[in-house]
Amino acid sequence: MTNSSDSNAVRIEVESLSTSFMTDHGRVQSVRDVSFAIPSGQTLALVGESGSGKSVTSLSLMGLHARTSLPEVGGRALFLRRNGQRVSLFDLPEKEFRTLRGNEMAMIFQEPMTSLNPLLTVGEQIAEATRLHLAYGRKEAWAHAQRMLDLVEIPAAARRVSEYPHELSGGMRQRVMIALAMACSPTLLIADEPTTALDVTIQAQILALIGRLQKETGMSVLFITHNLGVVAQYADNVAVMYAGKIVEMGDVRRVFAKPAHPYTQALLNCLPAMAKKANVRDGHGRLRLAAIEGQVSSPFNMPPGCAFSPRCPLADAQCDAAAPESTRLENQGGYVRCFKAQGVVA
Ligand SMILES: Nc1ncnc2c1ncn2[C@@H]1O[C@H](COP(=O)(O)OP(=O)(O)OP(=O)(O)O)[C@@H](O)[C@H]1O
Repeated sequence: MTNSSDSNAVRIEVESLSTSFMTDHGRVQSVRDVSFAIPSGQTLALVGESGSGKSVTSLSLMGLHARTSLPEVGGRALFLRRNGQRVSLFDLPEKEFRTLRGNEMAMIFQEPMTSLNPLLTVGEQIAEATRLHLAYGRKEAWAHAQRMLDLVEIPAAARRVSEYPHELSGGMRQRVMIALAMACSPTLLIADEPTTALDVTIQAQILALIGRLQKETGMSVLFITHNLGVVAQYADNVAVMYAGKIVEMGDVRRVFAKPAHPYTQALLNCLPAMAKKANVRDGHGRLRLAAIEGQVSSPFNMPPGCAFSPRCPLADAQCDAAAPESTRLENQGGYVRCFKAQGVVA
């Protein structure tokens, strides 16, 4: 049994996660063979274009898929509990999974209004969570709610605790959702595009807040974003998803300095800083941001080989014929799924 206070302990280890749903056109495989691990106190960023399977991955780990689309989740997710016990999430009885959720594992979403209850004050919502999970009494729970609002730097917390979500700005609502998620001191926080709906200054404040809370508590973070720009600053490792699979994973600095997969290279070329470095300009002398040509294949019409091959500048007959396995990168850590990548271990 591993001790959860061990700072090198792996908080969550995901092996070959696959998730499919039933749709009007038949069963669709949204996530395939996804594997990663997040050590205690570290952040893994999951990046990729819209529809690549980032949210499905996180909702699968939280056991939060709507039953209506008959989700089927395969593979394994081993979670290290606070008490040092390692549990297999998908094998847990629903009642035990529910105890973990909101307590040791918490999630924040892009749009707080979809997860906050408009009929309860923010204080009541946070207090309810701690009464349920930590068995706090009424008074203790209310005091804790106020403390949590202070912790997420909401000004005039003593007054705000009695306000309803609609009385707060978007940035303040996102802080409330973080307070709610942090109320039971989770050891794993899943943040699914937590700042996308906010303006740039507020985005930076919210990301800094999550970073501060992570330092103070030692929690692990799975940070989902389509914006590679914020990843460099906030994540230790990055996993790049394309069409339901992780196509490249590794240390953030290595991935930014030496992206091995042509898709990662294309994503990085879309960043303004990268465009500056490449110094490609249009006819008016303005920097030209690269855009990745073509579209992601429909999950109903996946090419037989590598899913990226129809858009890949390096693709040849081998890439069209077979899907590459995830292969370890030599001397630099990390993994890539590409026949053409440099430096893979044979
Ligand atoms: N409940 C569902 N039923 C059927 N298909 C689904 C369901 N949820 C997700 N999908 C499909 O799974 C694929 C992956 O979706 P997902 O939401 O994980 O993408 P994403 O990378 O998070 O995109 P975004 O950045 O837009 O949130 C998409 O093709 C989506 O339409």
